[in-house]
Amino acid sequence: MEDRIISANLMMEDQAEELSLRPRYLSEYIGQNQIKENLKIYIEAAKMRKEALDHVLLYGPPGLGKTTLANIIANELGVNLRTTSGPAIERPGDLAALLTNLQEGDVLFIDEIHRLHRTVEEVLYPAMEDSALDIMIGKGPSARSVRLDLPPFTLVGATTRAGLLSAPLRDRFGIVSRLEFYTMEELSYIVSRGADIFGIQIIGNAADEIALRSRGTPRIANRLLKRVRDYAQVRGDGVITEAIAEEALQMLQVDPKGLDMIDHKMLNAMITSFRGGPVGLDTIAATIGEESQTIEDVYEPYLLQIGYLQRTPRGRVVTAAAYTHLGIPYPEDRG
Ligand SMILES: Nc1ncnc2c1ncn2[C@@H]1O[C@H](COP(=O)(O)OP(=O)(O)OP(=O)(O)O)[C@@H](O)[C@H]1O
Ligand SMILES: [Mg+2]
Repeated sequence: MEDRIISANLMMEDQAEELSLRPRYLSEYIGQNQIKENLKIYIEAAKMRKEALDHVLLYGPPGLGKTTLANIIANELGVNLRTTSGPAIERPGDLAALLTNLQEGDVLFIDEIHRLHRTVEEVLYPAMEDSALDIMIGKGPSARSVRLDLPPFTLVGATTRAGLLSAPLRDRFGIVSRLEFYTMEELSYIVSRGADIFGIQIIGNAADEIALRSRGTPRIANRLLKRVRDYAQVRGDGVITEAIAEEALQMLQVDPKGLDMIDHKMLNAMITSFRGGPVGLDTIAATIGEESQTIEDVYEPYLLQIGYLQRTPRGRVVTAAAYTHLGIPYPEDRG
């Protein structure tokens, strides 16, 4: 899975470019208009009152811009950003150390917040609610709890799996935003912006060709752009034309809907072995030799989004649209 060109997950090769391509202010952040509009108001209000912004939870599939938004929030507020992640905070003391080092109004960004240890999570509750830290002093019968005041701060949590968040944690976020897949137009704009930053020319409908295959995901759009850029340099004169883009994308085995070999394998297996479903997630996973979790988090969201898969109580079903896309006749008895 890791070397899928259309994997939405962050890969080694993305890291350098993520820095240069990553928008730093709301005005550079394309799409997610509702979220942007809300944040703009909340941020401005917090600045006017000279208060910390309310805690923000960002959730949605990988590569849609959660980390980017966390950085933008700190930039727009004009405060420091401290970044950590759920699994990186091993003990309550680690979190206490992070919290006591914050300055007034700072943003603490916890990525993969659904993976926080329970004991660590409990330290967060009073911190989020009352800007306070409860620490235990001593052991046994003489142990007592002491409350320390923290500077007001903003917690930004990000997760691809909001469903795994405990209710008490979720309830402590005042602003909860779900990131959506991007439209074709937005992705095309992101591709053009990326080309600008790389200093390469992209002409005709080439940006649209790349956008079409990006699975609604900026990270994939940027990655495809880089591969097409390489192709344009070696096979052309560096300019990304529509023809160059098409050839390069074909070579990468990404079809015009952004599906790759693994999507094809999965849909084909469901059609040939299970008459298109319904079929359980674990069965699909076993059939194509992938983990259920990976299918659920990485492959499936986009297929559901474009209406190629449907979730039913009895399992996943391949839709007529997917049959059409694959060029397989839809069984007549399925209506
Ligand atoms: N709205 C946007 N406009 C332009 N580029 C964007 C936007 N959102 C994301 N990107 C680009 O996509 C890349 C991936 O975004 P980001 O790392 O924020 O995703 P993420 O949601 O945090 O993913 P993950 O779940 O894997 O942590 C960024 O480096 C940036 O270049
Ligand atoms: Mg991220």
